[in-house]
Amino acid sequence: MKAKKRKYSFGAIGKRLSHYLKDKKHVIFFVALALIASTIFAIFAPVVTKDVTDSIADSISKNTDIDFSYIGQQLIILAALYILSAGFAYYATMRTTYLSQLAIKRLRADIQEKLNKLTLNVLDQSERGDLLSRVTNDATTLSGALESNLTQILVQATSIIGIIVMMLVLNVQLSLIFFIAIPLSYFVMKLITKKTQVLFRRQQQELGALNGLIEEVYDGHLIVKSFNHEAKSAQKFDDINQRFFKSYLSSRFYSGLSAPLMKLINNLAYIGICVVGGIFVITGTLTIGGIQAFLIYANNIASPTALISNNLNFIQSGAAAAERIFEFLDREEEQADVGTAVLDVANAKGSIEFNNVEFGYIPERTLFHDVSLKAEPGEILAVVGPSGAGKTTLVNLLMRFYEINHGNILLEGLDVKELTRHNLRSAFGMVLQDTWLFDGTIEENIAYGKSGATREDVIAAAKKAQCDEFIKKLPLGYETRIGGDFTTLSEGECQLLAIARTIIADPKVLILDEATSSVDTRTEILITQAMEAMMKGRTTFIIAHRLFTIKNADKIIFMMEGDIKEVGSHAELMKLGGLYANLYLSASDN
Ligand SMILES: Nc1ncnc2c1ncn2[C@@H]1O[C@H](COP(=O)(O)OP(=O)(O)OP(=O)(O)O)[C@@H](O)[C@H]1O
Repeated sequence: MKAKKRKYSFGAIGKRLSHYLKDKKHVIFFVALALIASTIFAIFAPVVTKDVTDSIADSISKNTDIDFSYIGQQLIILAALYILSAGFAYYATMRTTYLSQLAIKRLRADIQEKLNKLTLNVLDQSERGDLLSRVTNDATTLSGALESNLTQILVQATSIIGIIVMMLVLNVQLSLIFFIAIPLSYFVMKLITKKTQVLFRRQQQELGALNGLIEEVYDGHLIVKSFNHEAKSAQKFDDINQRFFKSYLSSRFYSGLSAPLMKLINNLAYIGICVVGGIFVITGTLTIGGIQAFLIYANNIASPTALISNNLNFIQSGAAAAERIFEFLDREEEQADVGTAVLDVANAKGSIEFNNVEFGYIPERTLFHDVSLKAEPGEILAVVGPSGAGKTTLVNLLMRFYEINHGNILLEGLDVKELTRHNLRSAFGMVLQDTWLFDGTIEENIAYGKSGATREDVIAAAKKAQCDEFIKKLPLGYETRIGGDFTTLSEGECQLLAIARTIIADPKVLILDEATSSVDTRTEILITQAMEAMMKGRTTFIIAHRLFTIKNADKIIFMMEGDIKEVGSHAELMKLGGLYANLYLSASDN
């Protein structure tokens, strides 16, 4: 996998992140003050030790008594300076942690909101694992980078500035020797950063791919096993795992170079100072305390520089993560609801019209050219046709999961575009082939269809959906946990629960995707009865597979290549002797 070049600079990432802390400028201001205060207190400490050393050296050279009371006083000042510096540094660290976690919390909220706003087209075209990796891993990486590493960098950067100022005050010539090291360090760091930026990005990409594969194999573990593809999946996993391992190691190889190189450059500068400083002391241009203080500064500057270069690696992986999150946040969103019409869902009858609808999932390929269709309230419409004919698309458009290009779709005489999606979708109930049940009790799963549903509502819906009987036989009855890791129900039972969940919602229009998988005869009878109870008095679109359902529908809509080819009752279409009649006859023969 080739890593793309960065789209966002550090500055752009910082700017976008700072947007999340717009209302916390005062906290940022106090953090900056605390950092400066902590640095000032810390960098004055060597000045105090300088005075102590000079005082002792003076006494020795003049053969006078050492002034212990002065030294004691200075040592108390020294302790106070260190305590104050540590106190302010602690405050700054705590507040930076607060700020970075707040920014991440807000960013996560944006990510969550974005997930609900993404167009289905974007979701269809995204790899789920990669998407989830952006939401989870990348957010965590960024959070770690911001919290510990950014704080460290801020603390260390301010102390570097402070130390440089103090060095200049102490001795300009010695400072110049030391400062030669700075552009050198900068150059080395820049070289390493350039290399590692790309590597860190690749590392996050490989992690996303790894998660994608784990998710894919976990979701489809039955299929993987049934096709004996375990070995192939394991091989694919090994390949990606190996690539992740390699990209991790190579990013760490380069990033690991930076700290020792910085230290080496610093040590060389340190030697230079010792030599030249020694000459200055001998010639009397610098006191012993002065050179001691200077060496403390030179030593002190080495550790923040190494820390910064170390932390920069984490900041870089944080930047790569931030970039992936921003890419996600910039993806296409559903058009905002602009319509002002309101559907009175409670009193709606369920009439539907498609008028000259044109639609394509991708601009280059129109699927529906000119689809028109009318459903009267309470009618059952069986949508049939070969695979890929556009049956699912028809119901997707009805619920406005995708936007049409031309024409209109009316529900109760109102253009679905003029309604809010929430208002529109509250008129619909869906039972799909893949029954989705969440991790919770049976009662919670049925009650999901109606907010504020009582136990009585749940039992009434379960009775209509023919599932009360089997639920009562379970040791924990309605309290039985299902979904997630607890799924112990049969496929047929899950379908019955999904029907109960739709019945409780009492929708005006039903969309049923008839299951193709076979269940035992008794369950099939139960499902048929439950479906019939559910369809009573509601306009129903069934993507039908069973001849029994199709024959009993009020209207059959025969679709092919994105167009409605025939519409009519079973008897009418048989009489017509067209495409439907052919399909029916060949299916009956089989
Ligand atoms: N999200 C999508 N993005 C792009 N093309 C799509 C998308 N969903 C479906 N299609 C294409 O649109 C066409 C119609 O698909 P649709 O799912 O509506 O058919 P269908 O009649 O329901 O088929 P099946 O009986 O196999 O479920 C197919 O060619 C399909 O490949």
